[in-house]
Amino acid sequence: MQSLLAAVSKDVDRLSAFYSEHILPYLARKSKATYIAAAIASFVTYQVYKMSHIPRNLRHIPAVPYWSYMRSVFSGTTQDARRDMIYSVLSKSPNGLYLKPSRGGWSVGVVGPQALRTVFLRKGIYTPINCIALSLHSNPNLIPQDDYPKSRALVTDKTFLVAKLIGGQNIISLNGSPWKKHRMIANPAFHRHMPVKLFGNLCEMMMDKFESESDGLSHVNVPALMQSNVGSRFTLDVIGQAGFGYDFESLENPDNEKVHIYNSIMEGLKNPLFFFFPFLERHFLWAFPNRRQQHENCDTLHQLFKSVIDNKRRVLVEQKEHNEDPEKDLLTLMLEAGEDDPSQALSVEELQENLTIFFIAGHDTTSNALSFALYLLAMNPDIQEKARREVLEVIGDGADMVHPTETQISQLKYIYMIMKETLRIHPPLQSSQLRVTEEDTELAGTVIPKGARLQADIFLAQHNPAVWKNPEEFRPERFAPGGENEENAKKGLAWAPFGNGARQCIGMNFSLAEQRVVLAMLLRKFTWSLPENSIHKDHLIFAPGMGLVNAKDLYLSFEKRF
Ligand code: HEM
Repeated sequence: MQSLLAAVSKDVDRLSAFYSEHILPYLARKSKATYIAAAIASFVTYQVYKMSHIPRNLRHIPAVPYWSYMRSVFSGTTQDARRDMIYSVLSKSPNGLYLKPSRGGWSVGVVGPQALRTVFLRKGIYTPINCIALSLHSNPNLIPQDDYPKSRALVTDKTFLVAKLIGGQNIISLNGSPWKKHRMIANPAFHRHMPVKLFGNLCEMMMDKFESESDGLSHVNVPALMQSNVGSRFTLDVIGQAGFGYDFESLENPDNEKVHIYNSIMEGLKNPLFFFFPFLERHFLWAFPNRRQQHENCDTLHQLFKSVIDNKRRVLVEQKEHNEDPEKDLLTLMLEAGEDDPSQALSVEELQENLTIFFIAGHDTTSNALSFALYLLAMNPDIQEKARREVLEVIGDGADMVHPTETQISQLKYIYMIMKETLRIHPPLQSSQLRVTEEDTELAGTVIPKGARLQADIFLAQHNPAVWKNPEEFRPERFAPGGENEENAKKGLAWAPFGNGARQCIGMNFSLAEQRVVLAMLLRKFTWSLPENSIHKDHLIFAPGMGLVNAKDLYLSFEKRF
């Protein structure tokens, strides 16, 4: 993350250097170029002003102070540090709505449980002020639209890195019936037996690598197992093999070019400069060589996915020739869509975009979740021991390597509670994708004008002291039957690490099964703790950046049980 901070400050330095080297001299010379430089300067100033300025129709919603918020972002502090600032604003907002600076403007942060449920569920409990919305919904000939569809502004304009990477024709970006088509095609791959054998095999391989790459494990401090290193390589190989029938070989080969390319793009996406001021990327990309390189890396990654698709087509033809009929993985389902009904076929562009989505959504989220669980178990040895007892009861003890079965992982009830509590305290995605209102609406008693952007604040909702008792305390029992979580469900939506409603994470069960296998295998083989000198002694410290959160330099000390 140091490199991200360095990149941001390099970009800011570059901008100010550019201003003083090119713009100021021109201003002094009063030539034709003077006017161009002045125009650029005014344009940049105007854009920043526009972004800091709260639109008139949103001013009734309490807002975080723009400059303090931005100072906090650019000084490298994390969401944790901004939490107090936001909760102080939320104290003036009984329904848990507030305004925050967001990509290229302001958006409404949704924290309150009632409002959160409304935003995620297709038909909310709010009343559309404009009755056109109601009449549309009651007309059976019209396809029901999401009340809060995803904002497409950022995924369709490919001058932005995020749009270039993700695109607008895929399961995560589309709305309405085009989205439904993609979801229906992918659904069967996630609603059947989970590939626990594959999880077990790769987890064993990961543990071997973990040992060999860290010179043995006894009392050795090693980088957080799951994060950005071996764990991320493990989850990447899982999604490659389970989803696409393709081996990225990232466990085998850590210096894999694909992994480097991917990491460089992810670093680019976390850069707050381009996140908050997208006009820089649209109009001044030429001034940021690092960013241009990330755009080029995106093209390389897409080429890789095209070759994965071509390879799969070849394999499918061969299988047909040999009358083989193996279980269809996600990519096979996407390639075969439309065989009976051509209107359901996916274009090459759609295929490649979906592959990118599953590649991104399918691995770092899970490896970070596992990393956070390992940290919380290191901090709470009694809970770790209780979890281990459950594993040993279900799978048995011994020095041999055992891969849990699907039935066994379904019996790991306490581990399941630990995972849910981990995802409450440290949701890998701190907020949802942006939504946009298509009509004037009322959300939990607040008027939201047409065109406003909203974002479910998953992290804040799951730490809301008005909803959760001692929210910073790690207590898996909250998720026991009849526990606090069930009580909270009566208030609305209080736990949503995977979102909710029709757009809920399609990979939720896949990820939860994967996490259960890994935790069970690790608990059986190791005990672990936080090293004496850890920076995370009081609480987990996050690396700065937008979107997907990573713990900063997290090391854990593992010891073999046998
Ligand atoms: C701990 C792991 C994971 C977390 C915390 C997570 C979180 C989320 C969240 C919060 C959303 C909803 C976003 C929104 O509504 O704005 C989402 C959607 C999605 N996730 Fe996950 N995810 C995880 C794992 C996975 C995996 C393993 C896959 C695929 C293999 C996946 C694929 C997707 C897809 C395709 C969507 C979009 C679904 C749609 O719009 O229909 N995710 N995820």
